[in-house]
Amino acid sequence: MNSDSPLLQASQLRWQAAATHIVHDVSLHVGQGELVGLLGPNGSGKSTLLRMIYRILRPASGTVHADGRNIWQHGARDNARAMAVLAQENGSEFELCVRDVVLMGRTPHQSPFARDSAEDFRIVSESLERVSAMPLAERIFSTLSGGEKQRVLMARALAQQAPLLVLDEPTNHLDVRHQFELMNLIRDLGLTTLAALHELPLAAHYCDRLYLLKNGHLVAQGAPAEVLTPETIADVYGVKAQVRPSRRTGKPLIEFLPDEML
Ligand SMILES: Nc1ncnc2c1ncn2[C@@H]1O[C@H](COP(=O)(O)OP(=O)(O)OP(=O)(O)O)[C@@H](O)[C@H]1O
Repeated sequence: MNSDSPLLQASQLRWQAAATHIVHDVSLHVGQGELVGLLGPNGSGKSTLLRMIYRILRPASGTVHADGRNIWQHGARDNARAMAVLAQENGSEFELCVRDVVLMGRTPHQSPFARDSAEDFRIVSESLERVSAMPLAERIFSTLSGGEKQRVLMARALAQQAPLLVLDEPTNHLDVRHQFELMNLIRDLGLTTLAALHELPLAAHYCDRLYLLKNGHLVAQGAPAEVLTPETIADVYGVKAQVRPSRRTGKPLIEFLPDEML
């Protein structure tokens, strides 16, 4: 792959359910090392778009290239080496212990019927440490709280050691400290990341660039200060807000005005 080309390139993706268009010709890219946020209100099409990107939903039209390769011309295992996913439907059915859930992240690197190696176990432990979930290692996954599950699934994605991370609401269920810890981790990993986020302040602080969806259409894209304006927040979310640059970081600080609903 040309080192200038984006690690993820989604072009003109469209998806419809029956006669209803859910995602309309959306294109996005994520360059090497970028942390890119996908924003939009409930039902705007974020998960549907991400499912096309991580090869669960076949688009009605459009293409997805990860690491320079068309994802539909390669098998799931090949794609799993290029892209690790933390999805919204997080398999609360797992009756496995946490260590084994994270070990599942190693599958794309193992040959069929191979036993887990010492290296696999080392990577699993390291991944659990990184999300502060080592004390949970022997617990049954289904008995964890929502936030604990989210951290363990993040550890599984890390154990996959793919260059590209696709995260659907990774901060879902996390308290404010764990939200910051996870976003700090994602930023500090230096991986290439596309993350659907609901918390606009987190997106403003952490993301290099943002894409904003409304009713399945891309309505804004660019740096956080370009996308998160009072006008776009009012238009897309129907909420009044004031935005000013932080004196400390220069990044947009958003003050919502919930008593002045539009
Ligand atoms: N298989 C389907 N059949 C019919 N409608 C669907 C299907 N999948 C998604 N939708 C609809 O498409 C729209 C977009 O859903 P999607 O889950 O992509 O939104 P989202 O932006 O991720 O929402 P949220 O923030 O609430 O998770 C919703 O109105 C949803 O009901």
